[in-house]
Amino acid sequence: MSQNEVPLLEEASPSCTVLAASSGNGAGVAMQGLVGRASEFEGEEAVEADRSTSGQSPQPGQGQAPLFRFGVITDVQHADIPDGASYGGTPRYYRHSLQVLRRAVDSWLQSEPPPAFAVHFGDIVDGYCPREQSEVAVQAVLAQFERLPCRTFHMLGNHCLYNLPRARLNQLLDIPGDADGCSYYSFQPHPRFRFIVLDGYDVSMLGWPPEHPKTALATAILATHNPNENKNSPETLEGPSRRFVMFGGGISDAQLAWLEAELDGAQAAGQRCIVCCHLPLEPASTAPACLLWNYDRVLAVLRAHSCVVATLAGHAHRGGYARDGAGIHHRVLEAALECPHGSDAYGCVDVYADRLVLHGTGLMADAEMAFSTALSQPLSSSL
Ligand SMILES: Nc1ccn([C@@H]2O[C@H](COP(=O)(O)OP(=O)(O)OC[C@H](O)CO)[C@@H](O)[C@H]2O)c(=O)n1
Repeated sequence: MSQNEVPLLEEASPSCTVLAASSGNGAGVAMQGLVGRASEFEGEEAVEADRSTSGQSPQPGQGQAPLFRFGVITDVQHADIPDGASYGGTPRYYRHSLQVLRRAVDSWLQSEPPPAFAVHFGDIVDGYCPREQSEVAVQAVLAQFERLPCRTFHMLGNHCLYNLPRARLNQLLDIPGDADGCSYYSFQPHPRFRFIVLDGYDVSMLGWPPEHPKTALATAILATHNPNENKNSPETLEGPSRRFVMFGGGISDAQLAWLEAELDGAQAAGQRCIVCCHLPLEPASTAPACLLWNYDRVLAVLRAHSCVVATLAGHAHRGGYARDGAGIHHRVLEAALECPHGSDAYGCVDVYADRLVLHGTGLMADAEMAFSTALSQPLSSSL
């Protein structure tokens, strides 16, 4: 077993491994198409937004045990500080979010079947957490996940990067990043399913040293697309162009090539893929300011692979859902941080051969996301 392969499940998934990405050292970093070509991002593709999801007729999976179950929660964004609010005035409950997680773990511990793993979709700590208390805040969150007998998979969010260095985050969150500090990887919890975790802040003004080529590239992208003095502000930007804010980020050409190779591998192995990213990927599923900078390029790659069944994201705090023209489900999950005292937002996803069923608790809405069991040709690779 290589250092990038970590066993996850002994019985249920003999082939379960965690595979880290391997990319370059950051020199000559590339991200095609985002500097100096603003106009190409203005055309939004038509997508089918369907909150009722697609499973209307009696389904083969119903009444059967799932192949496996996993727990989901996002944007715990914990800090040991009094309640506050977002920039736009939405209340945020920095201490209570830890209680939401505690109740999530309690419920997963009682769940039958038990979750094979849990996923936190990023922003483990809030940017208002005093820097010197950041590790304590992260450890408090991790202590809850450590009550589970299974592994938790993490990804980086903007608030993680406000508080702690990339390398330290990768260490604390057990993210198998590459030598450059990138944080994308995949894992296979079942022989028929591959999870691909993207690093949405691969190209970003957050988390890289000022002299890093990725900082330079991100600075150029924002200079090209966001005329505001405060680069965190999407003011004056319209539609999907609102995504060009400093609290967003994008995926380098190297990560995109890795994603393509992962999907090729999954397709060849007859596996279904679920793509996870802190930043949402589908415009119809979220507020435009929350989108990944180069979501369009990522979607083109996903839609060219019929093995992709769903994307799951956090960051927007409000839940969202859309099914695109290629049949991929896109679910943005509700944040633990914005649950008023005593309320919850977490869930568990049952995975069947032909569907994902999200059982939400509290503010996290249920979802049923059906897909064909046949690995067909993609509907289109250029939607
Ligand atoms: N118009 C804005 C919006 C935000 N900011 C500043 O940007 C930083 C990040 O914002 P924040 O809302 O905390 O980011 P989250 O990841 O928690 O949430 C993402 C979506 O906004 C959820 O809807 C922060 O410093 C804000 O003050 C800004 O300057 N101008």
